[in-house]
Amino acid sequence: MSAAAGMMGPVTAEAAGRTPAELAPPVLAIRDAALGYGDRLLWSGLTLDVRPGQFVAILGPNGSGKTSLLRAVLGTQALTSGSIEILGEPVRRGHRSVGYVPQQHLADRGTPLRARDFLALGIDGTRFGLPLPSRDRRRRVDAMLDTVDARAFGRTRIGSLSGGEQQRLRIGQALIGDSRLLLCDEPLISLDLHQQRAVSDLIDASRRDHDRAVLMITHDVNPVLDMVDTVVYLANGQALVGSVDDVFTSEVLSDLYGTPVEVIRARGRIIVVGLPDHAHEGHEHAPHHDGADH
Ligand SMILES: Nc1ncnc2c1ncn2[C@@H]1O[C@H](COP(=O)(O)OP(=O)(O)OP(=O)(O)O)[C@@H](O)[C@H]1O
Repeated sequence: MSAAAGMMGPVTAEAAGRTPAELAPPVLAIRDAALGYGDRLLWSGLTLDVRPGQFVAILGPNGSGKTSLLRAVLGTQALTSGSIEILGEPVRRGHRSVGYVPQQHLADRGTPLRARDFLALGIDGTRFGLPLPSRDRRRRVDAMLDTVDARAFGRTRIGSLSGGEQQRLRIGQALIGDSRLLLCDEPLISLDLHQQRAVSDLIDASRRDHDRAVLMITHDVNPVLDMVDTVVYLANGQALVGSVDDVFTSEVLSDLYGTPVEVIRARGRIIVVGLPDHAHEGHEHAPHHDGADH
């Protein structure tokens, strides 16, 4: 199979022998999409269906257009060509069925918002119409504080919380609404291993228990290997779509990068060796012979 030949196309639920729930119409349908800025094309040829409960990992080197893809799905960035539909409607900004966990950045230390008020913004903060009655609202916030293990700091100002604590709240804010599609931009970055596990388990539970579809940009596929249905790999102007086994082969990645790349599987992990210098971001990679990581 050739990466240059384009792509493995949308992985259909039927082909993967999925359950009836997963045979539902796609939450997200991307058709022959391309995205660039001015004369610079970041990627093209992206066609993807994402159904309820499916988990899609977006990978690729720095600057390959991963965040731009999420922005296109959020409706804040226009495609150069192609189309995106969410629940059968053309994408638009502020869709209430879309939850978003932005790239991690620490809240200002002086931010006066308390953790529980930050979570509550996910319920009605950006919505029109009547807010939920305050008792229901309080109940939902309490339940989400428990889910993200944040009850102990519910009344603390978010600016004085650690990066990991803030990240759990960000995910709680995205999960507390009724979203059908969750977009996460590197939610595991700068978290310790224990927190990485906790955050990925939370996201996994939300798709299993609530049939949410998840699109996650991740720096390394390994922490989410057991959740991923589909990989979108952006590199060299191309958009490769397939299962982990389809995409992570020496042949496919060598073809994509136009240079020999070796994919090694060791102790259940995927290690990519020989990536071009500019493309190291996005993978666990083997150490140099001098022992240093490249
Ligand atoms: N609004 C914009 N106008 C022009 N160029 C942009 C704009 N937004 C992003 N870019 C450029 O497009 C390229 C892709 O950016 P993007 O943030 O989508 O990449 P990425 O794959 O998410 O990168 P990283 O892994 O570093 O987060 C970058 O070179 C970036 O500078």
